[in-house]
Amino acid sequence: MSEETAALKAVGLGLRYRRRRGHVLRDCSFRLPAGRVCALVGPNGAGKSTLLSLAAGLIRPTEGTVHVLGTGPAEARERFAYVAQDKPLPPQLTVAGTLRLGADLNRARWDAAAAGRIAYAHHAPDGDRSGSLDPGARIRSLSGGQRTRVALALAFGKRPELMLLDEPMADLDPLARRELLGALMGEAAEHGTTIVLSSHIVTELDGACDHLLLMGGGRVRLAGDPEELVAAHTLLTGPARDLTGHTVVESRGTDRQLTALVRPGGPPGDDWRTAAPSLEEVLLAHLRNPGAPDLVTEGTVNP
Ligand SMILES: Nc1ncnc2c1ncn2[C@@H]1O[C@H](COP(=O)(O)OP(=O)(O)OP(=O)(O)O)[C@@H](O)[C@H]1O
Repeated sequence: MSEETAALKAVGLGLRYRRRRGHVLRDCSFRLPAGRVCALVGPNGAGKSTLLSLAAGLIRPTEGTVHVLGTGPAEARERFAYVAQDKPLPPQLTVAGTLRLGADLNRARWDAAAAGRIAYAHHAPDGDRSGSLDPGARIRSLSGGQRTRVALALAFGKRPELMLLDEPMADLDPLARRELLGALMGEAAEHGTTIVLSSHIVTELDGACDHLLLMGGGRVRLAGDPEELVAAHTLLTGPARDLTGHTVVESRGTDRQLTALVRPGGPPGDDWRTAAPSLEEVLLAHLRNPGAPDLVTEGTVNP
């Protein structure tokens, strides 16, 4: 698949559950180019898991479409791996047995070495083997983090073109999180795998991801390259109150002093001190201000 092809594309994607008032997702349009590591962030209930379930073909949209690797989720099934938040695994199988099952189900493309690296290579401090996986251990006896490791090993072993990972880091310790991020980035760089991972730990993703989707209230609020998204914003501080001409994401202050995060519509003028915001500042300002205009880059809905 060429770099230009979208690994994941949504056009006017919407979902509402029959017994629920209002949309869980509405009018989501974005395009994720192949080979990117994409952080899917947003507050609880924003719609991150729903978006990943739609992409994995577990639920069908009520409006719009989602394209996976240039086709529908069902047609692309063999080519992507999806790791759900609750990581369902057969409780009675051993770790080694689970990986054997993964190999049997994916004979054509199973990468035992990649699966083994994720499952068994744990770089804990000397002498501490508590996070290491015993190949003979039953799944039901594993801790949450160890289970995550097995689920991710299955995903890596499948050697997919696209990985959809729903909060893969939530129950991993900080060392294991760092290891996983390293492995994901290595995977993307070496094999051109596209990775979408949802997470609440925004600061840890900064630098690890080259694409970002911020969801809020069932909408895609920000989408694109994180550096470009940050560069589109400026922090203004000054006594002036007139922000005409700028797209204001957030403004706070007193009668005398105002601080605003804006998308500048031109040079800010001498009254303002300007500063570059951090990625976290941009994300938090959008989350605090649901009415702020969305910004979606990367050729929104083109193939
Ligand atoms: N089966 C369902 N029936 C009705 N509503 C649902 C169902 N599944 C999810 N929702 C609702 O959809 C909204 C989005 O949920 P979703 O799990 O996608 O959010 P999320 O961003 O992944 O949240 P979190 O960060 O807490 O995991 C929530 O308001 C949730 O209550």
